[in-house]
Amino acid sequence: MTSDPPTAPLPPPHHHQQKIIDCAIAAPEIMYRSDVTSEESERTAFRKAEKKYKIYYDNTRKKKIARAVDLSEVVDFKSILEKYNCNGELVEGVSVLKCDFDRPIFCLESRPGFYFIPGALSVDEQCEWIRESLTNFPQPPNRTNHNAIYGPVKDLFDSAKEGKVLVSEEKLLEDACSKINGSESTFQWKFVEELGESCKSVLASVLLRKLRWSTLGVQFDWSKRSYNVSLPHKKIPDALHQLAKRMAKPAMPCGEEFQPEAAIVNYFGAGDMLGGHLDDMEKDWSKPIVSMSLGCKAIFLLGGKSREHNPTAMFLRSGDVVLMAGEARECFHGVPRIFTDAENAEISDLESQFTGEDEKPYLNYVRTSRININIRQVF
Ligand SMILES: O=C(O)CCC(=O)C(=O)O
Ligand SMILES: [Fe+2]
Repeated sequence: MTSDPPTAPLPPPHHHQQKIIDCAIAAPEIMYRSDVTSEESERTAFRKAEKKYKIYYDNTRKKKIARAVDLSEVVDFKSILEKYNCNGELVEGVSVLKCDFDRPIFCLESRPGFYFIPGALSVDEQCEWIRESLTNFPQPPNRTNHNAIYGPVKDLFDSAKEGKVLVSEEKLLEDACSKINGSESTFQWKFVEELGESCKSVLASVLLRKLRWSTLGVQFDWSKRSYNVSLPHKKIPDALHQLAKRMAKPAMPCGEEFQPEAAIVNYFGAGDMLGGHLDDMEKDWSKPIVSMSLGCKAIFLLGGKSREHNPTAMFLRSGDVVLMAGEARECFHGVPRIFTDAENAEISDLESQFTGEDEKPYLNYVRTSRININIRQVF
């Protein structure tokens, strides 16, 4: 990462997510802490594109309405695929990768190492990864943005479903250290059915809405600015491991195998964005980052090796997979916008899967959210 880790006052010590309020009319957003002054950053082509696509609200007396944005320059790989399947035609600057993958993979001629696989995941697979992202992936020892404040938080999704509350209990620490220094108080957080006398509490449903990231496999440690193998962790789940290997294949150097060692799960709510950044903490950039989109449609910006390059904007829909390897790994990228309105979110396939009473919490979540799972080989 080229930027500093996010710092206080907000919880997530993740490599790239920090909520900031940009200006009065802008929605809260997730941004990289910029390594240039705000005046300078306004001037870069990347920042300009972010401003063009991010959500602004016009406030009417009754509700906030997202201001219209010109989407005519956003590359749409879904329609490119439809045309290609129909008559083999491609638009200028886009080519198809010749390989034995079971569906077309598109490349941008100006960005070697970037691959786009529209609709790579079936609706069933998408549902499965959404369920996993909400239930199992945020479970300890995997860390989330909530760790910094609450310590490990167990069963967040179920607790939200059951209307539970996270409360703190003040505990007196009586270890050797505190005996020397006088007893020290600390807080321990746990989910309960109802609010008792506890002085501090937060609804599980609020915490679920504020879930920004979870990390799988080898954990990234901001304080050391590197992956930290000594932090407790589980291996990437087998099914995700297999999927990432299969997806990575078309972007792998000849004869080599992708080793999925870490993954970051990003959770976007309405108005959230991911600022332009590079992922440069992994050792071997010839290996791809495998990035899967779930839930509401988004705009992805793929820039060049500096923020001065004008980025290409493209839609990311639920089920799309993007690979970034080689030169494309040196390119700034980000997500300035997710679409949570019924017309633009394009989640009707998901909605028709999450129909049962017990699936309602997933349906509610997905209607206003996007999840991105990106899988990396670290060493
Ligand atoms: O959300 C996305 O599609 C991109 C995520 C990303 O670039 C990252 O986590 O490094
Ligand atoms: Fe990234």
